[in-house]
Amino acid sequence: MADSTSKKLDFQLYVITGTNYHPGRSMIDVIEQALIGGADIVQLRDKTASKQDIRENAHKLRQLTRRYGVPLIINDHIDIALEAEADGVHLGQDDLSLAEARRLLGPDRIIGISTHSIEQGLAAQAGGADYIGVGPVYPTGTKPGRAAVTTSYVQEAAEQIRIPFVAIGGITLGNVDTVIAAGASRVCAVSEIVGADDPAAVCRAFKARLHAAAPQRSEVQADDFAGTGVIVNGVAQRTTARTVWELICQHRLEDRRVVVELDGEIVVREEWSCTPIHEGAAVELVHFVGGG
Ligand SMILES: Cc1ncc(COP(=O)(O)OP(=O)(O)O)c(N)n1
Ligand SMILES: Cc1nc(C(=O)O)sc1CCOP(=O)(O)O
Ligand SMILES: [Mg+2]
Repeated sequence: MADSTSKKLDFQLYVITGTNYHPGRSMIDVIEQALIGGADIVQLRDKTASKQDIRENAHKLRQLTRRYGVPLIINDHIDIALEAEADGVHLGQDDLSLAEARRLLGPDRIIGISTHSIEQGLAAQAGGADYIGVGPVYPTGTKPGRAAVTTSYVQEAAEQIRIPFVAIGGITLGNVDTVIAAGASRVCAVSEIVGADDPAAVCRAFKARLHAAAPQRSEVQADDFAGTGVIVNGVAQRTTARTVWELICQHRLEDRRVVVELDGEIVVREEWSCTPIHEGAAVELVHFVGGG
């Protein structure tokens, strides 16, 4: 079955596969780098591969995303999503209808819908979408020929949409602050992440920007989740952080030199994003002030 907690849709950074952007590197390695950097949700999107190859990649990504406790969404193919036990599907305006997709997938799986105007966004929300894509915010080579909706639609979505919405299309580290300023608290990227030499570093940078804009999101998240009881540097507290990396972000230490000890064991930086925070965890966050 799909992972039971996935419907919480507690994400800030959404990464989509794009194998044409990383010739010579395996899709699984690149996406694992994105997960190490803090990507919160992964979509398998492949518009050119055979259905059999997409199916095989879906199974591989299912194993990988499970290891990181991150939801997996399949673009376009409901049958593959069901077979690979993905958490949901993403559908566009010209794909299968939302109503039919819901009938096939049932109430528990995630359905995301692409929207390109506030009318489409409100319709998807009324139709029972779990999240919507808002884009393309900027022109993008990943979806050539599609007119940009600009940050005006991001602003409208922030004002009127009550389900999670994710800004997508041409989003880079160079413009993400503008997208966030327009009202996005979730962003999605393909080329900027999977085409990077260091996808983990790019994801970390995206997460730092998203967190800086909305730190309260990580501190007070789902209404039904009071947080995990932990002891940080000797102080008992509750945290919504699911991983060491999220805890570091909540303590605003993402740009600092930090050594992390969890239950007496050092956690190396490469493992921060995939090391879960458990109830009763004793965490020491030692950061170095100044040079030398
Ligand atoms: C998160 C997200 N938003 C939008 C899309 C685009 O979906 P669609 O319009 O169906 O186009 P294709 O991706 O199928 O080319 C998406 N995949 N994900
Ligand atoms: C797949 C997709 N859908 C979009 C939409 O607006 O519906 S924009 C897009 C491509 C996003 O890729 P990049 O981050 O490389 O621009
Ligand atoms: Mg589609």
